[in-house]
Amino acid sequence: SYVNTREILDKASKEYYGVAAFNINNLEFLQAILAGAAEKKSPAIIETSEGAIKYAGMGDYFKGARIFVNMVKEFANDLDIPVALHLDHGKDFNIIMACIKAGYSSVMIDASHYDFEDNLRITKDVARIAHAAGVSVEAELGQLAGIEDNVEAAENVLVNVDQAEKFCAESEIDFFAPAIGTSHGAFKFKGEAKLDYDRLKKVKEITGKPLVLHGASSVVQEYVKIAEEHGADFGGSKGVPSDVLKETVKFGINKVNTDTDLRIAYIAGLREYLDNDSKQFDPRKYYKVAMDYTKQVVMDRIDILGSAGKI
Ligand SMILES: O=C(COP(=O)(O)O)NO
Ligand SMILES: [Ca+2]
Ligand code: NA
Ligand SMILES: [Zn+2]
Repeated sequence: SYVNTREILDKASKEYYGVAAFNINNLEFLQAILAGAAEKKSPAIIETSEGAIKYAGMGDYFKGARIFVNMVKEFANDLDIPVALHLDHGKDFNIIMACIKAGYSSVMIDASHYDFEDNLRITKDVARIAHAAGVSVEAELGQLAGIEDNVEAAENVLVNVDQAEKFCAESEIDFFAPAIGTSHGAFKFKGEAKLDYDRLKKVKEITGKPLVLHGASSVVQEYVKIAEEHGADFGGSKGVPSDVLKETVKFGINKVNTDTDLRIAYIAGLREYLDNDSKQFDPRKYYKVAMDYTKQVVMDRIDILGSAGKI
């Protein structure tokens, strides 16, 4: 069934498990994610960036938002697991409004690159409008190094715990993303993967909100290797190890944003297939291994985060 994201995350927060939020840009990733979540009897959060919405709508983001809502609802209505659709890293007010209008379950207003007061003001505005339409809201404090869709952050800015208390109390958001040392993409750490668990524990205690971990992909080396055996160059790639991920769930992370892991599994399967079958030109065939590997990563993430059977 198609549900509000808050429903999935309030339960996860109460029972201290994680639910992956998987990014999609097309039909094939959606099919692989829902197949894996259904097999694991796990809730599923599907999320799209602003770029994905423009991509699907060929520049028309109202159309793109409706395409994703209709695709997800078509599948969700026939599934026994709860499925939500979320706007990831919403920055453009027009796109946030388009998603609310189209029927997204939730939207992220990411104003974390503004100063605290502006972030709080913008977030309160979006929360008021989203809640009037029954849509739940995510917001962020702190910054992840690297590129966030269309905003370049120089280096990591970890969440300030006192600011988090005021932000969550006054903004009326439903779930909250504290930056604790991760970054987006496949090259997250130079050395050891170190996250600020102490800050995370404090934020959980003080806010009591479902929490979101951005930049949470593990960059699974099994698939990096397959991709590299077939021509990819992902040298130096490093993600959040699964034992570190489990620690963050133990300390209160509930929504675990996963984009890069699916991209690597998919390209590994696609490269492997194309190297092995020079005669194939049916996309339903040459995407098959890519979708199987992506489904496998989805199921492995669900096992690591503990959301299997939580429906
Ligand atoms: O935070 C993410 C995804 O992060 P990854 O690049 O680690 O998959 N989306 O908002
Ligand atoms: Ca941000
Ligand atoms: Na998000
Ligand atoms: Zn993110």
